[in-house]
Amino acid sequence: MQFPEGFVKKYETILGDEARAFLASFDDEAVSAFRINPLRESQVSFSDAIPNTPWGYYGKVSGKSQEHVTGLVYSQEPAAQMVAQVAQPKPGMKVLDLAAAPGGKSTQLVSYLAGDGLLVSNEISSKRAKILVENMERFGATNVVVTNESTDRLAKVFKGYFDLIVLDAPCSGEGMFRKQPDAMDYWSVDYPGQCASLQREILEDAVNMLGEGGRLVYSTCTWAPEENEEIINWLLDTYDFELIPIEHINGMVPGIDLPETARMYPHHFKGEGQFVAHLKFKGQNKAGKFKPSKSNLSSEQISLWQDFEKKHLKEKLTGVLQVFGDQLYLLPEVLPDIGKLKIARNGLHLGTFKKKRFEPSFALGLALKPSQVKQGIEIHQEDFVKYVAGETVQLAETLPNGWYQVLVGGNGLGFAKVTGNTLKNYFPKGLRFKVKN
Ligand SMILES: C[S@@+](CC[C@H](N)C(=O)[O-])C[C@H]1O[C@@H](n2cnc3c(N)ncnc32)[C@H](O)[C@@H]1O
Repeated sequence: MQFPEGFVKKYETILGDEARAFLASFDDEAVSAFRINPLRESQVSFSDAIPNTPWGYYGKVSGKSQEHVTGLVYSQEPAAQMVAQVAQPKPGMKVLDLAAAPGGKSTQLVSYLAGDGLLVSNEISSKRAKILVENMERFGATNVVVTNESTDRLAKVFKGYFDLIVLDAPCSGEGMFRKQPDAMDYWSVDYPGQCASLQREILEDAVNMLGEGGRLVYSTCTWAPEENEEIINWLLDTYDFELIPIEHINGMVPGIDLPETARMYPHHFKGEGQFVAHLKFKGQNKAGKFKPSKSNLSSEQISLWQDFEKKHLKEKLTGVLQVFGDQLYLLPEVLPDIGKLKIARNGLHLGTFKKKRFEPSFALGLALKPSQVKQGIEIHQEDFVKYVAGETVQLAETLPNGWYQVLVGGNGLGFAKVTGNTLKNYFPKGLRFKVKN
């Protein structure tokens, strides 16, 4: 591999005798892996588990497979999986993923929250925020709000609010060189220092949003000390934090002069590059005033939703119902009013009010467990291929007309209408694809 000028020298200085093994590791293939989604009712057994992880496996899953399309798996290389594993929120917590797209850490954080509590998943780029929404929906996340904000605007609304903040910071990306060699085009000797200034700015906002006793998990996918240990030392010097030691599993090594933090190098750890630090906030932030979110449905909309709920769901969904135009959303109950923020996903999209009727969304049919829904239709691989390509599916029998949850491998893939023995196609146009035989 042809490294940028200055990179080899830098790591020879940092790693000494180990530099040769480190640089040689770039000739090996990048390590592929995925996580299973523990919130899916129907599971598949995979082999080659990543040791010491609850949900990680080595290997590749096709983006066109049933497992991917129904959100049973999320592709993520092993080192990146360590960040949310260090954070490990408990159900009920209020969590912020401050730089979240495309959603690797966020999907793992909601796996820990298990539908209880709140994840605010934020992404500054609107293009990337759309991808984040798509990934959170596919994963079936219910208690997640996706914001598309700068961190300073977010900090004005969420002062002293969160129990846990994860900042997977924009960085010089050295740890991605093997997977995406074009990441090297941006690199120069000065680049890590420039990234560090941005990281400090973002962290100032992050600190403002921590509640009493809150935790901060800081990570990068680079080995540059300027963006890692130097940032953590700056945090410790500037604010009232203490480091929580990270257990060095699977070949992680201690950070430079900060043994509580963790570095992942490909010649020690089977994965790409990563740095993680775990901190507890001992300072105090005056919490902002939080008004609860309010429902804004008309009585007609309430009864249309309740009719749908009674007819199709086995249990009532909890949360705050809100409409935006004709779109109905379910917000997590703990979420305060965040009306001033740019929102990319206002909680779980339940569906659309159309003249005197309610049509359930694709996201709802992905999020609900089949055991929560009264009627579902399982389709097998041959019909799955037709369905994701946008075709209707002929059923073996005639069923009562109405909405059914489409089931693939025992997990939901949206809702669709049946008329007679035809399952109409409700797979979103923008997501359709063809599977080659
Ligand atoms: C390392 S990536 C996040 C990856 C993500 N956490 C995941 O696991 O899928 C860093 C993110 O920071 C965002 N970003 C860039 N500049 C930013 C800024 N000034 N403030 C906040 N986020 C920024 C990028 O758009 C990018 O999505």
